[in-house]
Amino acid sequence: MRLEILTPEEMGSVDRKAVDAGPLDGYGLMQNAGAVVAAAILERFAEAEGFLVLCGPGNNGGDGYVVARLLVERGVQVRLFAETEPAAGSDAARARRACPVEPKSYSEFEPVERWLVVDALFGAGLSKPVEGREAAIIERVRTSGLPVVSIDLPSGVSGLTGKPLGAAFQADLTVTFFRKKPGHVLVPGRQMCGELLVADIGIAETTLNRAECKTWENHPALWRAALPEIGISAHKYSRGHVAVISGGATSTGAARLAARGAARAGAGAVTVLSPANALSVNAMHLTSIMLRRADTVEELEAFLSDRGPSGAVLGPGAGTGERTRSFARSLLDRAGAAGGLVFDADAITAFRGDPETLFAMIKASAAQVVLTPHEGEFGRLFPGLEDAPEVSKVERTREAAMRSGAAIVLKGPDTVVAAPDGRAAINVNATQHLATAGSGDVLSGIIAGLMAQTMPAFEAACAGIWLHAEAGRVFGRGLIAEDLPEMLPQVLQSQFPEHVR
Ligand SMILES: NC(=O)C1=CN([C@@H]2O[C@H](COP(=O)(O)OP(=O)(O)OC[C@H]3O[C@@H](n4cnc5c(N)ncnc54)[C@H](OP(=O)(O)O)[C@@H]3O)[C@@H](O)[C@H]2O)[C@H](O)CC1
Ligand SMILES: [K+]
Repeated sequence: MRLEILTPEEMGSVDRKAVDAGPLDGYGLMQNAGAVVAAAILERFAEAEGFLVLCGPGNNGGDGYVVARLLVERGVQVRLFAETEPAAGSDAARARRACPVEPKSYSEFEPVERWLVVDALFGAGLSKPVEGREAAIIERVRTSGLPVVSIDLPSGVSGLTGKPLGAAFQADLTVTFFRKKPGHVLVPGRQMCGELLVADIGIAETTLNRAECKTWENHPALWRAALPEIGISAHKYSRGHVAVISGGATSTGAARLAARGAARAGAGAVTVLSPANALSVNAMHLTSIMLRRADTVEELEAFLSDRGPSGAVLGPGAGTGERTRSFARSLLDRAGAAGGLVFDADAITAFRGDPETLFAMIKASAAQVVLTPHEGEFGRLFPGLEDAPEVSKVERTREAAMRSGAAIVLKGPDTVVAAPDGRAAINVNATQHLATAGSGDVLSGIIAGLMAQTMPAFEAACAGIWLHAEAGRVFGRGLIAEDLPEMLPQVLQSQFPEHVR
């Protein structure tokens, strides 16, 4: 599977390496790019009665001239609109000369019913907000309702961030080349692409140095090999033991959701550590999951010494006060070399005034740590890395992982997972039904459940995100958080049959 995601800059360097290696030069790649786009258009939009091709000044426009020529050669009607001549001597200028259709200016653009728009204004080279005449034409196309096929990217969408820079097309189909770019998978770019086709244009696979790739689309192929195997001689503790810290009497549900997630993710034993005032409410709702009192650090540490859990979840419903901070310190201090810790929700917010202390403890700890913030929590822990129009979610998450020493799961419709060593994965199987109370608590339990079975932090986070999203996707409408753990057996058994021996 081709899961690598290349920034526009990385793609440019692959492009140059491909041209250096030959046999295709830049013009040859452009011919192939135009050919795959024209073929995709003719296959998917056979009923279109004509084509309005919009060409920008760079090589994206160059691809557009090739598409226009190939469509004319197929005997269909084509009108072409361009405002700026490509730079003299460029591949785009050569493609422009080879195109038999004389361009009209943008001001002459008129939508035609049952025709299709080919968007070749800007691709990887988008360098500033789309305004003025290009923005006007994008608006005219939008109001016309005509279908749009975008070459490489919907013009106006940044290939790096997936965010629109000024006006941008909403495409029905986007054809990109060789590999996806972050802008195709991060939102809102992902939705603005419409259907996405990744086409081969003759760049050899060997052009890509896979060892240098640090960003992938999250998919089981990325972590399947690291999924825990259950041997026939397994016993409950050898399958991993997860401790989940519960909040007080009126906020215990979150811990139980996390506990259930950990158990369904395969941990052989799960213990909820509860304040004394919440023991009876927890006891009433737990059956296979164990329960133990822990109001104080001493009680927590006694449990850690007695039972040596291999994973823990701190944060869901835990409160943002000193108990949570001191439990975090203790877990980081006492966790054995194989310990996997997930700090979520309140365990993140509890350190908002002093994130550097948390990061220093994480870096000094033998534990593997995963932090699972949503955007609000992320902002509290990583000042200066908040969302901004020209910044990529991948780079923000990567920077946060390096700063903190933990694997970071920055949640959202395009959850990004990053490791301190620079690896990052963008998740794409989420569903809107996951936006429900308690969903994040289950996720933290699933990740801890996988880490407790010795799955490394980055892989466990990627697997946890994917399984959680898949459970939500399969369940669909009407989902509440309690349903997520209960969907995991079906997802695991259908996707990973070899792991249920
Ligand atoms: N292997 C491949 O992926 C191949 C890709 N091809 C195609 O090439 C483009 C990238 O081409 P490039 O020339 O680098 O860039 P663009 O065509 O996207 O745009 C650059 C020109 O557009 C101007 N620009 C950028 N943003 C704006 C804006 N908002 N308003 C007005 N003008 C804008 C930019 O101007 P500068 O001032 O920044 O210089 C340039 O003039 C890639 O996307 C593919 O479609 C190859 O054809 C085949 C191989
Ligand atoms: K485009």
